[in-house]
Amino acid sequence: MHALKLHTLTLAEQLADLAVDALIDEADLSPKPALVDRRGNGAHNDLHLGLMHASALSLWPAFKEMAEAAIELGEVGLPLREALGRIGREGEQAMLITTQGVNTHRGAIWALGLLVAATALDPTSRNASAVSLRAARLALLNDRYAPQPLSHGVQVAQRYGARGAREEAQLGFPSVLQRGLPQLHASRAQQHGEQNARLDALLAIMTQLADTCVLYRAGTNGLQAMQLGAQAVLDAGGSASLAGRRRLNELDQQLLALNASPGGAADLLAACLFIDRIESCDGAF
Ligand SMILES: CC(C)(COP(=O)(O)OP(=O)(O)OC[C@H]1O[C@@H](n2cnc3c(N)ncnc32)[C@H](O[C@H]2O[C@H](COP(=O)(O)OP(=O)(O)OP(=O)(O)O)[C@@H](O)[C@H]2O)[C@@H]1O)[C@@H](O)C(=O)NCCC(=O)NCCS
Ligand SMILES: Nc1ncnc2[nH]cnc12
Repeated sequence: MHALKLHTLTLAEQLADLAVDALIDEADLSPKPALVDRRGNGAHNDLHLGLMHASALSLWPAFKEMAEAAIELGEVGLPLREALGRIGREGEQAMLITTQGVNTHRGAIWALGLLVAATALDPTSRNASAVSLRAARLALLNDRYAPQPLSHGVQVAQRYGARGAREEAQLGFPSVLQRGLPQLHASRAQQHGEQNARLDALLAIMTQLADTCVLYRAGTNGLQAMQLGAQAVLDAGGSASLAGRRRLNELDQQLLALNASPGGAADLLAACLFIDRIESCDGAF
């Protein structure tokens, strides 16, 4: 008889699995306002759900390598920050090859990459605030090899003073810790169902976020529509209520009319789902 050979996943492989799962769960969640989901392409003409899935899967090796770098280097410091920058840029290239040049997950590589590395640094200390504090300390370090492209985020920073993804990470992901996660837990506690709880978490993130994707495409009017509209859904009872669903549909229509896609909020929902999983596992991930 042949012995069955089981491959036990390494910590780095488990963390890469969780990061990719979080991206796939975010993409599949429906109905998200103006974002790609199971219903369609939202405000995007170059994206679709299959591409979001393929993009998420293409990032698995990068997340695994980021976790391995954290395990090997063992502490928050410039060597790890610069290793993450290099691996992140390679991950972006893999993503762009998979999507034929469409930016699907740039912000997610940044947020989840930092969180994966922060978890790998000390998997015994995995509550949301400890992990995001380590991620913030990494984000505060200056990667000497980072190119300085005139990204949409940089253009929005020049135009409106919003600092976007970089600042969100440097502050320890306040949109996730103070908005998304508490709402996810509250909606679950009210038995709203997992999909509605996740939608509510996304909306809670949208109520406060300076999403540079929305600002770039639709300016401050778009950002205000996103923030107020998301708050209106939650005030009406959230995604599980009939009144909340009506408001959610209105928000979807309004953002589509403005061509405003909250891609930054979507990435932060993935970060929120990742932290939620990390926190809720007591043994191996
Ligand atoms: C530090 C970086 C995050 C670079 O930041 P920067 O702001 O300079 O660059 P952007 O290219 O604008 O990317 C930032 C992406 O972050 C998401 N985001 C936006 N606002 C926020 C926010 N307030 N908080 C957190 N995250 C936010 C967002 O990603 C999503 O949107 C993407 C689509 O955006 P865009 O390309 O603008 O797309 P479209 O509008 O559709 O384009 P058009 O069709 O109109 O042409 C999508 O990918 C989502 O992911 C922002 O895009 C960091 O990326 C960096 O320095 N990277 C270098 C490598 C590195 O160091 N990596 C570290 C690994 S840990
Ligand atoms: N579901 C989604 N739709 C559009 N852009 C995104 N960026 C990250 N997730 C996204």
